[in-house]
Amino acid sequence: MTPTIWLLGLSGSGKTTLGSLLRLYLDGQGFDVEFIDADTFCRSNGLSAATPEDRVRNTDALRDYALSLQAQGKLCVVAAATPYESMRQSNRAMLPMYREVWVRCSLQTLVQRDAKGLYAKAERGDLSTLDSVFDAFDEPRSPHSIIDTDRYSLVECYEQLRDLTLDALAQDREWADTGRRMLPQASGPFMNAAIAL
Ligand SMILES: Nc1ncnc2c1ncn2[C@@H]1O[C@H](COP(=O)(O)OS(=O)(=O)O)[C@@H](OP(=O)(O)O)[C@H]1O
Ligand SMILES: Nc1ncnc2c1ncn2[C@@H]1O[C@H](COP(=O)(O)OP(=O)(O)O)[C@@H](O)[C@H]1O
Repeated sequence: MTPTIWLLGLSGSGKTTLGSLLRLYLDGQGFDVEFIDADTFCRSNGLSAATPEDRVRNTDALRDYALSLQAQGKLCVVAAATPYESMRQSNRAMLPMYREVWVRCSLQTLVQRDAKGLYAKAERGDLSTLDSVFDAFDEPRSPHSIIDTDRYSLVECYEQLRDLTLDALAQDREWADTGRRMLPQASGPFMNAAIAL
């Protein structure tokens, strides 16, 4: 079973940038990797993200999609705000080898960066939904990792993400090896009983 690397955080924190770089790296290493960006996923499936209910539905759909790709043996990298802790709990319960990465950035830096102009729009009163400005963003309670994009350079953040992904892949391999070692030998009473079934 391959891991799913789930990048969550506020708009503009760096999920898409870091997720795209990770995808490029994994692709170059020969992994069968799929990058799912919530923004693109919602647009191409005609999903709006106007209400909290919409966002729960969108995250459910993203998780289902990641699960279906994982079942095909793909390594999924997901970038989605995932603002509520309940969404993350569902991820933990339903996605095998789920690795939650909080792409953390202060609101002050987000307002300075404002690559999409969303924070300026909110300030002008031209936008009425924005996590941590108008809408709730629950502080992640138990992420596997945190990447502080307002503290480290883009290259450093990318390296942190790459390394934690390689750790997750190593754990996956360890699990596979241990699992194989623990499999019954193709003889003996256990195997005979299994064959008889
Ligand atoms: N309330 C609120 N706060 C912040 N951003 C918002 C919001 N509603 C919609 N958007 C925009 O929709 C993009 C996808 O949102 P999400 O990543 O949260 O996905 S989801 O629709 O909730 O599943 C999201 O993409 P990113 O900017 O990449 O985070 C935003 O551009
Ligand atoms: N350390 C960093 N890590 C990631 N992105 C950074 C960093 N420093 C600056 N940025 C910039 O912040 C912006 C993040 O945008 P984006 O990746 O679209 O965020 P999100 O997908 O979370 O909305 C990009 O313009 C990126 O170049």
